[in-house]
Amino acid sequence: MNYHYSTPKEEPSTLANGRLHLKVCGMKHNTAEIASLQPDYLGFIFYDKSERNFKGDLAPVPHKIKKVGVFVNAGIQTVLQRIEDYNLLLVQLHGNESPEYCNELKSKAKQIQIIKVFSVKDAFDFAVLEPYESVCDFFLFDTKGKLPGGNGYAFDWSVLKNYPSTKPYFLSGGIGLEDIDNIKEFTQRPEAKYCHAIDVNSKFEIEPGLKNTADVKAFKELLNKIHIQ
Ligand SMILES: O=C(O)c1ccccc1N[C@@H]1O[C@H](COP(=O)(O)O)[C@@H](O)[C@H]1O
Repeated sequence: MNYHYSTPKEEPSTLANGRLHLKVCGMKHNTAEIASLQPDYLGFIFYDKSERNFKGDLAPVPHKIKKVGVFVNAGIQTVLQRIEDYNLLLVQLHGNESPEYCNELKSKAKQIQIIKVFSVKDAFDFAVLEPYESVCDFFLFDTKGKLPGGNGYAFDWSVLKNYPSTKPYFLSGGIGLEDIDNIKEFTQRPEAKYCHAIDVNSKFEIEPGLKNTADVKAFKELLNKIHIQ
């Protein structure tokens, strides 16, 4: 690596503890059905250019499932309003939000956990993570594509072999049921140590925002069988 990045010394308390968590994102039409499968996180997209943009009333979600709001360069006031409207516990920042933005959000919504998204193509300069170390709780690695998110295809996860941080991260980008063996293989690698959760979205859809319940169920069962070191 040709940059300086001082690895934080503290081990985070949010590591996967032997299993990978599951986040099902882009919920819109069948939230209650997917909630009954008890994923760890359910994600709702608040971005009006997305086909999965969430509006209106939200079906009751058991407290155990953490609700994540996904935003793309939204104003802080808008984010705060959605946190209040939908009792969000985490926000996923999927645009070019700066460390200062994250800091301001943290100071105004102290209980909220922040997931900062980074889009990966063939290579990735991990130095960009450093200013976010102290202002967010998780990183999320998604595939760089035409859209800010929901592009539906994976990046080369071996890029993460240079992961210099101890911050837990979500692995995302076009992950489908057919990737379960790849995930299993990934968990054998040292870079998987800080992988907290697998994030799925468009590969589990019948149409945008309508998830395929049988596929999510099958994926969750297979994911639960993967034990990480
Ligand atoms: O899905 C969307 O429409 C979307 C729009 C704007 C920001 C993020 C969005 N989705 C997020 O993208 C990743 C990867 O999705 P996929 O598996 O490639 O479909 C996921 O975190 C979604 O939350």
